[in-house]
Amino acid sequence: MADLLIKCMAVLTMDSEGDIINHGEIAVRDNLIYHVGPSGSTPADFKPERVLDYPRMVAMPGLVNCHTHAAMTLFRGYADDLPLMQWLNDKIWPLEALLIPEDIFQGTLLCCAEMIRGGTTTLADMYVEMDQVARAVDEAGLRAVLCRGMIGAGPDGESALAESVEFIQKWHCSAGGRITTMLGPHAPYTCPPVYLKQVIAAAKEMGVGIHIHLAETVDEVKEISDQYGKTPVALMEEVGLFELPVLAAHCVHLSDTDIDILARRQVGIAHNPQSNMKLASGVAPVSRLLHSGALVGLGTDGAASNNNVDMLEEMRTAALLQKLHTCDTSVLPAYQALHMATAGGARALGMQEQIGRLVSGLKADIILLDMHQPHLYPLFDIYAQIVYAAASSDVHTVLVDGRVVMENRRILTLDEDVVMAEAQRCADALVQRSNS
Ligand SMILES: N[C@@H](CCSC[C@H]1O[C@@H](n2cnc3c(=O)[nH]cnc32)[C@H](O)[C@@H]1O)C(=O)O
Ligand SMILES: [Zn+2]
Repeated sequence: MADLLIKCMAVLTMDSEGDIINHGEIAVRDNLIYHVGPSGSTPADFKPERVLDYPRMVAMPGLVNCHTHAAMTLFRGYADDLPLMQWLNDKIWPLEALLIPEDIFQGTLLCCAEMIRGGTTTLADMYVEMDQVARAVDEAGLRAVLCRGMIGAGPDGESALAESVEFIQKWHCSAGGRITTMLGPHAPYTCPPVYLKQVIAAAKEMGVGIHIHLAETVDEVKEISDQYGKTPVALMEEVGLFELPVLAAHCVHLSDTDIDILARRQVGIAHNPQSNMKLASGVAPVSRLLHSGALVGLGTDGAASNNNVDMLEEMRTAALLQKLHTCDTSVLPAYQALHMATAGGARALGMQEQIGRLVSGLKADIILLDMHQPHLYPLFDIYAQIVYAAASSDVHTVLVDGRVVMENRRILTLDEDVVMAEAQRCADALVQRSNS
């Protein structure tokens, strides 16, 4: 890949709060960040083949979406305003049973297009037909941590695990390293301890982590407590799940002991405020988790419970919701919210040495935000401006793994018109199948 130099108004490295480089530049060599510093500081032997000279833009790390079901963009607006178990049992799962591989591929491509437009460069996805998801992610040029979601209770548990193992063998560290994999037991209420123990053994053998939904609703906590006499988090601790790197989505309903366990075990937590609000699941104790030293990243969850995958919006929601919920304006200030969507998310995925910050040696996953717009003037505090005022449509240019995947709001890896038309076609045919 060509050596590239990005020159901009400011670089937010997200390495620390004070690390804003005004009139900064980033040298990109192959898929890595070669140098970051003030204008003119790049070593003279670096001869870029291209210079992206954008004096009105801010460069920052690509956003990390820690919990998605990408292909669920196909269900956007199909079933709204229902509680979680009713939404899953009556609407989503019956429709998912009719999905064909082509639907998953097209739905994921649609999601990838939306993500690129919104500045997301990495997603942690749990779904089915993961070969299709991986193909789509590869084609879009994004980075992803993928797992096949497994429902362990019932007849399909064994085959789901076998499929997962096959998927990991085929795709782990593929697409030039952009795709890695995990095992994805869906949740404590769909995966009993005996099944989780099998999953844990397989994960240890293959050297991969676990992605799970955890402590999402009051109903889940009640069901698990009635059945096992402990909280979902305590049950996972007892089963041995946290001996592995774990990415736990939601973590809304937690006891003080649960918070201690999650922090001590350095579990990656994917906070999904909009999904939690829309499904009326509750408010995750994010500021308490962060205080305890827990690793919290941000996610959108699927587009059927959000209903978009807009990480800038999610960031703002996260900050506002914590303030409202705790009646404390000081919690989750702008920098911390932005950190959760970048470096913090990378840490939650165990990828802090690869992505999430703009420092030399890390992967060149970089976004440029166009600050020259009425809603972004005047400029006092860049973090506050991005978290509280910016929109995903301000994302101008996106690099993933050193490759420009969007420039001047044109996606270079996908034909968006075709992607949208195919998604509509698949969604229409799917709903037709469900009605016949
Ligand atoms: N149903 C799949 C396995 C799970 S994939 C991930 C699952 O999570 C579901 N899902 C999406 N959002 C949520 C959520 O917020 N909580 C729990 N499950 C969810 C989603 O619909 C999908 O079924 C099978 O056939 O084997
Ligand atoms: Zn989910």
